[in-house]
Amino acid sequence: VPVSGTAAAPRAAAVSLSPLHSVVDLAAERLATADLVAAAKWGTDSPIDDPAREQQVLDNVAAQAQQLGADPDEIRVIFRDQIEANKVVQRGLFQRWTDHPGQAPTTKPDLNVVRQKINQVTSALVEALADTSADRGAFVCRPELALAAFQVHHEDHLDALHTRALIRALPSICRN
Ligand SMILES: O=C(O)C(=O)C[C@]1(C(=O)O)C=C[C@@H](O)C=C1
Repeated sequence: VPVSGTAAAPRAAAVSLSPLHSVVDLAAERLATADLVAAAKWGTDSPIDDPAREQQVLDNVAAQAQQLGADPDEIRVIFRDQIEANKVVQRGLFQRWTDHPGQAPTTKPDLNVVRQKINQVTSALVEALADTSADRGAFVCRPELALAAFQVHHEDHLDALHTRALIRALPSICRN
């Protein structure tokens, strides 16, 4: 006997996103800029490690966190990881281009322009971190973070290098 009234309820169209999806998505977007940074530095005197620029990035995110009512020290720690992850990609690409010069970039982006893009993504990521403060302290933060990383890995078709770097970017996102 058919049961009336059940067919009308639509099924969910898609698997729902992890609450930390925006955070991981922006971390991946920030890592995508590492390809441009590496191309800008390749074959120049500019080293991958730029401690003065790192200090600037960390001071900026701490100031923005304060404005948003987030914990500046916590955001600083998270961005130390974003920067380390960025360097994982840059070092990986330098190694690849050293081993296979044919794969090296043939155009050189302007590092200052690339840094403007990094600033934009960085600022969006601080906002996403401030917005997810409760999620990041939740008991289920780590599984939700893993789910988000899995989703972004697939959506962005991340290669092995960017996946390794994304994993390097995430350990400080959850508070416990
Ligand atoms: O701006 C650069 O030169 C970068 O390489 C990017 C970045 C970052 O992730 O913000 C990473 C490494 C440098 O030491 C400084 C900053």
